[in-house]
Amino acid sequence: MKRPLFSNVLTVPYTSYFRTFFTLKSVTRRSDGHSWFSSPDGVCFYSTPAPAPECATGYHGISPFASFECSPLLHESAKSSYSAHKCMMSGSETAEAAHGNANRTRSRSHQDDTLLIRLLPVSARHQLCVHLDSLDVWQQLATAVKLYPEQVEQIRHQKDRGRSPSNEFMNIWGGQYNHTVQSLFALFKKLKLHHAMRMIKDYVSEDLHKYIPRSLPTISDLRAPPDSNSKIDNGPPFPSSSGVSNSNNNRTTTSTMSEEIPSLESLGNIHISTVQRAAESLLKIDYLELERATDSWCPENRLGQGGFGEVYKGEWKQLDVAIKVMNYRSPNIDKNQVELQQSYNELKYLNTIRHDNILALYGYSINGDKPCLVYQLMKGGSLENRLRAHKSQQPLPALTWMQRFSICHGTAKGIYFLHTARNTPLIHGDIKPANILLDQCLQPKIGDFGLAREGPKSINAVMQVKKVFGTRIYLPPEFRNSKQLSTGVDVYSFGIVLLEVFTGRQVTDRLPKNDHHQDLLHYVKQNWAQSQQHRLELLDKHLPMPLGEELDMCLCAIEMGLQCTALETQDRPSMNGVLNRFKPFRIDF
Ligand SMILES: Nc1ncnc2c1ncn2[C@@H]1O[C@H](COP(=O)(O)OP(=O)(O)OP(=O)(O)O)[C@@H](O)[C@H]1O
Repeated sequence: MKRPLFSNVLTVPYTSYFRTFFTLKSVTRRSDGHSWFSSPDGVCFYSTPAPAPECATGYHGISPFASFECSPLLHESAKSSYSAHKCMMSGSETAEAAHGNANRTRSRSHQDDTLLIRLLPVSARHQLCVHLDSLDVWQQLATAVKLYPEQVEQIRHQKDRGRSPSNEFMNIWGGQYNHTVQSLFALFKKLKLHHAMRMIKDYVSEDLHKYIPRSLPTISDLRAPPDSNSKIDNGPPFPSSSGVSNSNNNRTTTSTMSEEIPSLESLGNIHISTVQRAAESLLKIDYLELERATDSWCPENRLGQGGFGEVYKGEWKQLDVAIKVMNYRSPNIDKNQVELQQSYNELKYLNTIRHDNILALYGYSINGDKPCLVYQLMKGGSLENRLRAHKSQQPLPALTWMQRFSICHGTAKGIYFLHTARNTPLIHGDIKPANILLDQCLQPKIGDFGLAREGPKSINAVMQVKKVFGTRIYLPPEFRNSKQLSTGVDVYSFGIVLLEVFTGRQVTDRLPKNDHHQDLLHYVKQNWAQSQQHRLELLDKHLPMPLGEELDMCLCAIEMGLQCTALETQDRPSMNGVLNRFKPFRIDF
């Protein structure tokens, strides 16, 4: 048989290769008798003049680089599809072994091998797109198959219009070029999109299922492909879990603003490898140890329920810990993704920032039923719960004025650290009493870094973001309405916390029209402006009226609350300003 004309040619048994993996799409016979054809997957094959492909049983040259009979797109996608295929075949399965499997595979799932992407059931395609969109990997997909720039633009345009970029990618790659679900599967494998592989596994040959990793995705599974040097898009964080679900939150007024879930790789201007490094330096804990620590997740050890999972207390290595169990296997894909993204944010930031007033993250576990994050146990619960504890069925004494001041002071120090510790300020984005946790000595620690993100380069600068995130009632107007992000967002939220803590009232946005009495900000402003007597009226009635220096301290806290919640960002103090104002007061309890 005449050998192919190209040096870079792989030869495999024609029958095994095609029957197992591909159905021929087109054949182009050249005048010299050589044939070129491509699989629907875009792999280009080269055939010598005889025998004809239809009846060939011998060896044929297969050249992923033999492209000039195909469009450049097909050529390029051929390269990636071919290398993905080669990668699948490597090691465990040679071409000859594949040959042995050919008939079995063909008879069992021939249908699966050839299903075109455009024929995927609507619901499966929809779910897949939701998943891929949440990862924001359309550019990686487009790059991997080398779409034309105008096609990339077309996808971007659809995205800008609020449409699914992944769907548009599939319209182009799957629609115009007739690619199969199997080639999509190979593409996902190449990009290490293992969950996406799982989502379409029912539409590819069972023999390919072995390429899906059995375990839950690991940190490295979710990272960008090694050859990707794409910088992370500086998109917004995803919505606060507290806004997605308030299952254990007795506040009826909390709501979050968000428009869509951004990319796994878009949580701040940090390359995904940074996240991976953060996770790698963190302790990886065996799931069985956590099971033991919590008496097999005994209900008595359950501390509460957050938006994306339950929190248990446990004793692990003689250490009191709180374990957040992620509902990774929830059928809701969106929620899974948000949850994973939140975990990554926590890994990324909590693992790199050490401060007395920032919650300590000890480690994580991903080798069990569900991913877990392991934190320092905060025996005093959240400030949110503590502020209401005197009203609960098993009441605790109300927090004293000094305790309240000390908690706010510690929280201010934590926020100040976030804003100033690194070259670029870190904005927490969800400062509220539910995210301020207290240890047994009532020392506060800021938790829930799910929405944290890097802000503008300097502490005073403002940056325009695409989407708003956080808990609406704690967000300042310039962020809510004009998407202007700055450290002033945290300052404003902290101001609301101060007002809540010292008035004992909850901020609310569910007010009857024209009823300003319950609007915390309005109520405080009005009273503050009237007289000293009205100012005293503002203080929480559950406690005896403070006297002397303690009274000054309480009034100072309310005054700072009002300054921090100034409508204009530039009128708000920095966290340093807040701390300086608090300095004269001795914390002593
Ligand atoms: N490190 C911890 N120590 C003690 N209790 C904790 C700890 N972390 C969380 N909790 C408690 O577990 C419960 C759930 O916490 P989680 O952070 O999951 O949710 P949340 O912040 O209340 O809500 P969301 O996640 O929706 O913002 C809360 O009641 C919280 O007080």
